Amino acid sequence: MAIECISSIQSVPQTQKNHKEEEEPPLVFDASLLRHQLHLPRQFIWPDEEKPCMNVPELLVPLIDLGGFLSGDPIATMKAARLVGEACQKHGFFLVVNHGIDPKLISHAHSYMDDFFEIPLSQKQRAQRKTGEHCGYASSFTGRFSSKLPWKETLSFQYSAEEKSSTIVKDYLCNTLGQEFEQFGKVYQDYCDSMSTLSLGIMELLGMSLGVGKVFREFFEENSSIMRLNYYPPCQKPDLTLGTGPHCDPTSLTILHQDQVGGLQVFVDNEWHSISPNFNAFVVNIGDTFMALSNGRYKSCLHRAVVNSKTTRKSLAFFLCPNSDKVISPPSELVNDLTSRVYPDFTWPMLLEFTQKHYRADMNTLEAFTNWLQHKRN
Ligand SMILES: C=C1C[C@]23C[C@H]1CC[C@H]2[C@]1(C)CCC[C@@](C)(C(=O)O)[C@H]1[C@@H]3C(=O)O
Ligand SMILES: O=C(O)CCC(=O)C(=O)O
Ligand SMILES: [Fe+2]
Repeated sequence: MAIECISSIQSVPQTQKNHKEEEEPPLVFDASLLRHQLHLPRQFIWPDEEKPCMNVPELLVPLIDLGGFLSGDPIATMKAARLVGEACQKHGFFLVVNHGIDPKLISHAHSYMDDFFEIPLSQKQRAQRKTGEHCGYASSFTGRFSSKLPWKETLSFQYSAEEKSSTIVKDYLCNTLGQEFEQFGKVYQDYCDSMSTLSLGIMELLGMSLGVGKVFREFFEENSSIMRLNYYPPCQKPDLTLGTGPHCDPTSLTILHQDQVGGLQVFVDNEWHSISPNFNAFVVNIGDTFMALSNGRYKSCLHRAVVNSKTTRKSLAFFLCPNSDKVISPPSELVNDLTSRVYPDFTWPMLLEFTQKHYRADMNTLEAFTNWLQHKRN
């Protein structure tokens, strides 16, 4: 990423940068060039307390076999629900195998990422993310943040499980990138359909683990989710920057497939741990919205992504989100005299707008959002 238009670098608080109020033009970085420059631009250098440590211990995450559950075996289902619940009581991360997703589809989804991220920047910018919106192409979120820029490019798009929106992903990608991306669009449409199905199964297990049956599965039946392709080019100084900064996902559930390079780190027991790549497994974690739905019983987990100097790393992240009209409010079984309401009612579009226009999602997003809501209501 070469800086094509350098502007004076302002250190601004990590809220969203609003160019309308500021004179400077947005920075543009080209991933194919910056990696060859000797020094990193200051915007990419993270504060000492957030710089990555590379040799972290591996987190031994339970591999939860979904085969029995998906074939309707009641004993295997109870075991899977118990393991999911135990993982969520600990740190909110778990791995699922025998998930029923075609490995060829996973391989295609990974290889098609190269077809997009390796085209010239000017072509990628056909899908340029607009200020305040979450869909589209973003390179290091230049123009959005002024410091602590992540060393990554992303392409994000909306998914809907509603029957009437059954080609929303393919249509968006083809209409935005051109008809030559039709196969590209089909692969990610199929991939998102598979992710939605898997998410509902996991939501069923989460509901069982909390003693509320299928209420969460039904809540997300017609989900309106976000698919994100994360592309982390090699970096000449990987110990000075981050691919994705420390955060809890503001969404409900994340199903992530990482390639074989490695770089996902999770903060558990006051220490960063790595989650080793496993092609046959999806990494699953709950997000802030599910933490609110569970009335705080399960916690969303702090995690980040580090980069390396040798090879590009890719990850596919499906962020399960409820339909826009759903109110985030825990089932009555999870609210009682001992555990009164922890978070106020809200809708996902409200929290999404907060992260896109007012606050850079980190480890305190839900608390900041709650304060922001109360401030607005007073
Ligand atoms: C709703 C979302 C906002 C982010 C993408 C999804 C879920 C994760 C969020 C994010 C990855 C958390 C770290 C900061 C962020 C800006 C990023 O590095 O991409 C976040 C995403 C976003 O706001 O675009
Ligand atoms: O790329 C990864 O491994 C993690 C990315 C992530 O946490 C995210 O996109 O929310
Ligand atoms: Fe994340």
